[in-house]
Amino acid sequence: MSNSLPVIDLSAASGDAATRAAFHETLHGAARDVGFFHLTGHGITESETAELMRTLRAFFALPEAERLSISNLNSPHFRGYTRIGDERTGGSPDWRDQIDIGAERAPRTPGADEPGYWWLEGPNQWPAALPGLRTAALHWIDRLSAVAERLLHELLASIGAPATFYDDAFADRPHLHLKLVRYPGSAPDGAAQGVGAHKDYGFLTLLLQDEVGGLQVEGADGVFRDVPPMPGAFVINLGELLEVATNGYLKATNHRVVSPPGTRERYSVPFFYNPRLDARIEPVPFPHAHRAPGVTQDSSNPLFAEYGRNEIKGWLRAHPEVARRYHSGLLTEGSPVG
Ligand SMILES: O=C(O)CCC(=O)C(=O)O
Ligand SMILES: [Fe+2]
Repeated sequence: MSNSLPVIDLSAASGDAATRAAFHETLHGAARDVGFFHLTGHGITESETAELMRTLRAFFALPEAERLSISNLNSPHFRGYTRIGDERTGGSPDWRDQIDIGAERAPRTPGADEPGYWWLEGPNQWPAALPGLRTAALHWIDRLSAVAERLLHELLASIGAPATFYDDAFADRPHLHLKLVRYPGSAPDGAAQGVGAHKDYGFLTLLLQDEVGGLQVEGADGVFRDVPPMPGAFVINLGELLEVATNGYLKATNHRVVSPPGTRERYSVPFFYNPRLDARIEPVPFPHAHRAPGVTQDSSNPLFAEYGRNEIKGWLRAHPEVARRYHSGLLTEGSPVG
C-alpha cells in the first residue's frame, strides 16, 4: 500500500505573516497526525546531495577488507562499519551494511559513578582508502544540523510553544549522528527485513533516500505504507524525545525498510538531530498540552527523558556484539519515563 505524505516547504517559513501561518498549520497537522513528512525548500543543493551519494557509493564499492578496516567491533563508541546482518532490530538481523558517524570528539571512558552513555562520545573511524569520506560526511552533518535546527524551531512554533525552548539542550555538544547505509538486495533466506520496525531515539530525523524505495511508515491503523521517494526532498520523522517533550501530543512513528528485490541495491542517509547526551528533556509548554495523552507505554521499549539513556538503549539492542565486547555492565541500567 502506498502513502502520500504531507509536503512541507521550509522556505515558506521566511514568507509573510499569512504564508507563515499557513506553513505552521500544515506543519502542525503533519507532525501531529502522521509524524512523517517530505521536506522541500531546505536549501541543500542538488550538487551537495550528488557529491555525498557519489562518496557513499564509492565506500560501499571498496573491497570488504577495506570496509572492515573501520569495523565498529573495534570501537567501544559504536562508531564505524557494521557488516550485513550484524545489526539487529526487533531481535532479527537487518539486511544492510552501514557506517555510523558522529561528532569528532576525544574518546570518553565514563568513570564508575558516571552514566554509561558517555561511551557514545568518541572518535570516528575513517577508511584510509577513501579520504574524501571524512570531508563529505562532516560537511553533511554541518549542513543538516542547521536545517534541523530551523525545522525544530518552526515545529515548536507551529504547536504554539516557545521556538527556542530546547536550545539549551542542544548547546555546545549536541549528539549529532549520521548513518551511511546500503541495502544490498534481499537476504538469501527470503526475509525482507532491510531494517526492522523501530522508532528513532532523538528529536528529528532527516533522511535522504535514493530512487529505489522500500521505506514504510506505520499508520494509526497498524498498516505499514510505502513512502515513495521524492527527488530533492528529505523524509522527516519525529523521534522519541519529541514524544517525551510533548507528553505524547506528537508521536514517534514506527517505520521500517523492506529489502529491495533480488540484487538491487538501495542507498540511504539518515541524519539524526539529537541534543546533548546529558540533556533532560523537560515538557515543553504549549496550548494543547492538556490534551496530550501521555507517552507510549511499551515495556519492550521504555522511553527515557534523559537523552543519553534513551540513545544507549538503542545501541545496546542493535549492536549486541559491540555491547558484549565492551559494555556488559550497561545492559541493565536505568528506569523509564512516567
Ligand atoms: O534507510 C531508510 O530509509 C531508513 C533508515 C532508518 O529508519 C534508520 O536507520 O533509523
Ligand atoms: Fe529510523
